[in-house]
Parts: sequence; structure tokens; C-alpha cells
Amino acid sequence: MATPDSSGGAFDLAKWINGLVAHWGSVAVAVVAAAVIAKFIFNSTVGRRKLPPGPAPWPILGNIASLAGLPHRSLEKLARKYGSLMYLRLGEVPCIVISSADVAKQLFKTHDILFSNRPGGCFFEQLTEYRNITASRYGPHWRHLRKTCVHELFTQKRLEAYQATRLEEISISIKELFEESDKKGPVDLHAWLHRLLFNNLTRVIMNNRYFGTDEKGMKDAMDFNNVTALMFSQAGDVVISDFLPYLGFLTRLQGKPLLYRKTREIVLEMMRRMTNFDERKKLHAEGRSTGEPEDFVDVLLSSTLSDGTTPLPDDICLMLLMDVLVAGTDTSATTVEWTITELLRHPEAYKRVREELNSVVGSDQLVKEEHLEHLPYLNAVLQESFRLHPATPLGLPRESSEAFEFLGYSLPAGTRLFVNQWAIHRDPAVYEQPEEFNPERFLGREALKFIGDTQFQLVPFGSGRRNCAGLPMAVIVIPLVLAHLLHSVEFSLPDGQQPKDLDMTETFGVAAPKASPLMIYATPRESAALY
Ligand code: HEM
Repeated sequence: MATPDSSGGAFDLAKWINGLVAHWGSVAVAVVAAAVIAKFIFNSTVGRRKLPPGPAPWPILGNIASLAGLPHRSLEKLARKYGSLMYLRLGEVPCIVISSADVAKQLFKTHDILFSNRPGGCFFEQLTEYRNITASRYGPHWRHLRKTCVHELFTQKRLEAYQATRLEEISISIKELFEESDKKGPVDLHAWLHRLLFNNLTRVIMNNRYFGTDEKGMKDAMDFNNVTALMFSQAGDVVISDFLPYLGFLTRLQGKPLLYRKTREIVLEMMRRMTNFDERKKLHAEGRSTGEPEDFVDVLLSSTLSDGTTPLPDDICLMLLMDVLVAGTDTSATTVEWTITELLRHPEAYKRVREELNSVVGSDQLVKEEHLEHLPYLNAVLQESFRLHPATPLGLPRESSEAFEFLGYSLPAGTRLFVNQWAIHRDPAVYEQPEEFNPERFLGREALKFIGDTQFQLVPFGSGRRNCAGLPMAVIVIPLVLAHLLHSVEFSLPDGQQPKDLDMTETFGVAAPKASPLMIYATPRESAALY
């Protein structure tokens, strides 16, 4: 995840694979001894099934090496050879990779519930006990948390209630952007977006603008970023028993469970401090209010477990808030950063989107949320950006809860699913000249809804009942921030850099931001005087 101070903190699959290779010597003896057992287990579970095509696996490690580099790109290349339903084995874990809209549609039509499960793993087990929304197994607990998100947190009513707050946060941030650019020179746009989007969320979560530019605000930001960097770095650790489960004893010998348990304590403590949780809990117990509008903390303090009576335990409240902050910030910042980068490289599209803003909004008022549905070209630009640069190119992994049949193949329970958005969004059968940035291809199509994309051709928010829980907020906040930037900011590149020279490669992590952040000067346009 590329945060202002923690760009190295992302879950980095490439690092994971390199780590696996580096650790190989120390586990080699145990692995060889276990190989015989593995072969036996493998033969008795998946070995006799009819499996989809895929590259031949190596002994023990299976196809882990196939993910080297940027996994979404490596898998897209493989899919060209093996097809849009491909089988891989990561260690002993059976996986399918889907690389076309058509196959995704068929899978979710028939197997949505079966694949509404997330896989386990030592790190997430210790960190979350599978009690948060993102890692929770499919079942009554997850359904209950999801219902809380849909019916309590991301409701239309609450989104409307925070309209003025969002506008205020954007205004403050844009002023900070001009100031930073003027005083310090080119601004790291991703870091600035991260701060804006994080504060926008903390205002809804706990009525507080958390990351400030003063000393305390900077320290809070650094603390948060350090803890998330620790979390993501550990999420990328080599835990060999996650892929070769019979080597669990090695994981325990390495002390991993204890280490991750400690991280859990650190995360919970940080979230407790950030949200002023104990004080809020006390007020709630006394039936008193903070005097501020109801925020997410209030909602969770009034919520129960799925039994309808037990109050939601502290750790679940705090982890859910953490989920929302982590899932909602970098993904959105990455999307806006890519969109501005593409527009800089495509002056015709840039001009057209600004003309649309000038004619719909004008220069005597700021962009408001009601303008968004009258900005078809801006929506098309955003859809094209989501297509070419999905923030989570492989989505979040899913796991089948049972054995299943699909398209004539027979797969075991515990099959991991990767929906390769990168490949789906570049399918030449669906998109003409798929590598071209061409917003016009989305004109005339329904504006950003995604929930309704029954064709599965554009799936940046995932698919089925376990898709992105924050979607209702994302589809307002992202176009709004983008519209404000395009309407009020003049961007220019430093040191005579030309747009065509901008680095367009991404890194792989929780989100896939630009490998080198967009450094840019920001000066006010006419309408910026209104902030
Ligand atoms: C560009 C913006 C975003 C993108 C591309 C994105 C993408 C995703 C994806 C692909 C998933 C996994 C879905 C699946 O398994 O099919 C997901 C899950 C999730 N997202 Fe987002 N997301 C974004 C913004 C947000 C925001 C703003 C929030 C909250 C404020 C949020 C909260 C969540 C949560 C809580 C989950 C876990 C859902 C579950 O497991 O039930 N996301 N997101």
C-alpha cells in the first residue's frame, strides 16, 4: 500500500515469492520428508479429478513461480495460453483463475454462495480471528456484519448526511494542496489523496479530521502508517504452512503465530486510541451523546452480534473500523491518481472533460454531488481508468466452501478463486484496442453503478454478494474528488517532464498504485477562488 510514509508496506507477492526462495534452504529437509505425505494427500484429494487446463506444477511448490513479477500480468499471459478458466496449484492449494467476463458470469450465476468464502491463513487468523468483515468466513457472522455495513453504515441517508462534511474536507485539502505546491514544490499526488480520503473516512467514522498538517496531525499519520506498514509487511511473510499445511509445526517453531498475535494487540490498541473508544463506550453506557451527529462508532456501539442480543465485542468494532479505513483509502487514492495521469497523457480527453465541467458547473460555483449525474464524460473517463488500472487487479481471494462442478470440470472444496480483473478488462473480444485509453468507449453506457454490471465486463469492485462493501460510498467520493481536481486545479509536471514520459507501471499490493508516484505542481484555476 502506498501511503505517505509507508510505500514499502504493501502486501507484495513478489517479495513473498522471493522470500519463499530465500527460506527454502532452512525448510528443505522437512519439505522433502513431507513430500511423500503430500503426494499421498494430493492423490487422494485432487489428483484423480478432471481439472481445467493450466501450467504443469513443480513438485511441492506447484505453480508458485508462475506468479513471479506482477501476478495479474503473469496470469494474464498464462491465460492466453491455457484459457480463461485456468487451474494452478500453489503448494497444495488448488486454485482457479478466471480471465474473461463470460466465464466470470457463468461462475457467479451458479456458484456465488459457494465462493462467498475467504481463505484462511496464519496471519489473518491471528490478526483477526476471522471476526472482521474482510477476512470472515461466509456464514451468519459475516452476513450479520455485511448487513450492518449495508443497512447502517453505507446507507443513502448517512451518505447524504455527510455531504457538507465531504465538501468541506475537499475544500480544506485543495487549499493545502496549493499551499504545499507553492511552498515545497511538486506534490506527491497519491500521498495528498491518501490524506484527503483518510480524513474523509475518519470524519464519518468518528467525526474527526484525523491526519492534520500540524505536528500532532503529522505524528498521528505517521503512527497509523507505521502500524499499517507492519501489518502489510507481515501479510506478505512466508508462512509455508499456508500452502503446505502439514508443515504447521515449522510455522510454530518460527514463532509466527505469537508474532502476529502481538500485531493484533498493536492494531487494536491503535484503533482504540484513534477512536477514543473507551470514552465513547462510557458515554454510550450512560446513555449520553457526544453532541455530534451519529458516526460509525455510535452505530457499532449500538450493534449486536448475529444472536441479536450480545453487544458487538470491542475487537470486532475496532477491526471493522480498521477494515473500512484500510479498504477505502488506498484503493480510492490509486484510482484518482491513475485517472489524472491518464488525462495528462491524453490532452484531448482532458480538454473534453474540463469543457463538460465548465458547461455543467461553470466557474461561479463549486462542484456539488448533484452535478455528478450530469457529467457523462467524466464518468466515462473514470470507467476507462477503472478498466485499465483496477485498484485491486486480482480482487481479494475467495475460497470454495465445498467441492463443485464447473464447465465440465470437477474441483475440490477449498479451491481458491482469483478473478483476474486485469485480464477481463483487457479482453480483446470485448474491448477494441484494449491497451488504448479511450473514454469514448463508455459513452452512452450507464454511468458508474457497477452493482448492475451483469455482464461482468468491468468488475473493479469484485462480484457477487461478497463484492466491495464500501461501493455506495466509493462511487460518490471518487468522482467527486476527481471533478473538484479537474475543475479547480491546473496541473503541471516538474523539470520539463513530458506527459508521454510518465511511468505507467504499477506495483502489486493491497492496491496497485503507480510504481513511481505522480509528482506534480498544483496551481489554482479561476474557480479555485471559491474554496
Ligand atoms: C476504488 C475504490 C475501491 C475499490 C476498487 C474496491 C475494491 C474492492 C474489492 C475488489 C473487494 C473484494 C470484493 C470481492 O471479493 O469480490 C473489496 C472489498 C471490500 N471493500 Fe472495497 N474497494 C474500494 C473502495 C472501498 C471503500 C471506499 C470502502 C469503505 C469505505 C471499501 C470497503 C470494502 C470492504 C469492507 C470490503 C470487504 C467486503 C467483504 O469481504 O464482505 N472499499 N473492495
